[in-house]
Amino acid sequence: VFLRHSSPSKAVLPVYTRVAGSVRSALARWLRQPAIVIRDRATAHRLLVRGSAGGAFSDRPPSMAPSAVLSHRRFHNLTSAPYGPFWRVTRRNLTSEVLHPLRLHRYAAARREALRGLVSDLGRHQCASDGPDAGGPLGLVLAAESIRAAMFGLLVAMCFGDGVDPGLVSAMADAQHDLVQFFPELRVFARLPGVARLIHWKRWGKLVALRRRQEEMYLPLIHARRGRQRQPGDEPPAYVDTLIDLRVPDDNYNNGNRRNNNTSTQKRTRQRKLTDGEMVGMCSEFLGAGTETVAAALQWTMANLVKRPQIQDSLRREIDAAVDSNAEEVSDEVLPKLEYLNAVVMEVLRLYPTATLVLRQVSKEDDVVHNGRRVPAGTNVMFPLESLAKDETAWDEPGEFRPERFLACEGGESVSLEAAAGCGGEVMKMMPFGAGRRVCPGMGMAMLHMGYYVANLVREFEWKDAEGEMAVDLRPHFGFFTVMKRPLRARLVPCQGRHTSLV
Ligand code: HEM
Repeated sequence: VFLRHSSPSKAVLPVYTRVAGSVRSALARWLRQPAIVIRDRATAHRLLVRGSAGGAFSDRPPSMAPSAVLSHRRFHNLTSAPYGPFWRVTRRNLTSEVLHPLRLHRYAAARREALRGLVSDLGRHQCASDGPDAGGPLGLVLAAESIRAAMFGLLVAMCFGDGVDPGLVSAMADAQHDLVQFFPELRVFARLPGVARLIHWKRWGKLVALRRRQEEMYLPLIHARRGRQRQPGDEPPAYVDTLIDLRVPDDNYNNGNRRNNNTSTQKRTRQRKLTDGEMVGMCSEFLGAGTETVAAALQWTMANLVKRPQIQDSLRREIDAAVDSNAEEVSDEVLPKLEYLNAVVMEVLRLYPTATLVLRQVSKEDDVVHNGRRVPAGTNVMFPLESLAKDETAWDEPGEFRPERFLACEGGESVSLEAAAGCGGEVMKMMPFGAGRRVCPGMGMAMLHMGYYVANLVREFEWKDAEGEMAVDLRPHFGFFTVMKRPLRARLVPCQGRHTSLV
């Protein structure tokens, strides 16, 4: 900054330019991290799940996630935590409690409540746009906002329990959305965070204010849960309850003891409770990861069904054949029988992966070999999910939307997402939820939520396209998440004989 803004005399200008140039390029070299990009799924499978890295390829580059930045790299959530004891304990807590596939049925009432809200919201907007003063095209509804609000409300119930005030839920949704929109600007804090805080002090101030807003909303809810008497057979545990009970390794104490080389205490690791900062970071992660991704994937699904009415009709026929016409909803138990629904969801996840990139950083312990050469520690490795999904060695006509490719009865293949998690020894054909030890722990819940809401939304309404400028546009916007460039709008026509006991 000094070199650029001072005004040296003409005599020293050439020397100044050379010095400034070499300082700049030395800085750039130091700041630039070596990086490689992997675009084929066989290499991705080998590096992330088995092969040369032995599945231990488990660290991400220094995170720019708000929790990591704000905690001065003390990592207040699991996405940004380095592979190690804290990550292991917090991840096990999430996967063995709230997200465990066999425990997800406990939140069926919350899912149904969110569905009721969503259907009545869509119905209300559809009626309003049909009204005499509406002025807009007939029945055209901005579905994107209703879907996002419903998903957020559901995740709040799973995180903090029932009964959070609806006004507070909507303020929390706004705050979360503002934070996610702000993610790309946090890139500057990934390296040299101390210096970056001084240079980008306005951004830093905004980030601190956003987190303070979250703390003001989350902490009273957390404290209320802490003070509550829990009874066996109560409502299902909220995520916060599991965090309140959790004990994590106390690294400050344990590392200190190890340094003192005290053999009697070496084996003893002290445990501690989570701090308020960590609790807020983890709740924010749960709400953000569980809402933005699923809401985006639901929009991609409904948008493709709008553009492909035959696929939508086939799906509705499959659902109507499996569900009694008087049933209030397509329930969780019916979903595994709906093969075509599963094929549609899989095709959306393949062709429109909502996470843009999977990132890893080679750590010292990893012995990574790529194309016969060792990859040095510190190298960033990127797996762009969109290119992996279009790998021609895995799929015929990979750019086409064809759910039938997942139907065994149509000569399609049974593709398991579990291969990416390292189970079953199968070939990994797609990895929309990432792969290896850091694979998304919310995969089971995301698949359940997608199946449940797509099935019910197709059963309640016919989803039709608008004309002209308002027509559904399938172009993506690549940001932190890959979302629809223009949020989903569609004409909704209530299905014959429904409308419904849900509303
Ligand atoms: C369609 C929905 C979803 C998609 C496409 C998705 C995708 C991903 C991807 C690609 C990763 C990175 C994995 C890797 O690095 O290998 C990830 C990580 C993560 N996801 Fe998801 N996700 C979804 C839903 C959810 C849900 C519902 C939750 C929980 C409420 C969740 C929580 C997380 C967490 C905590 C991580 C970090 C895991 C770790 O670092 O160990 N996700 N997700």
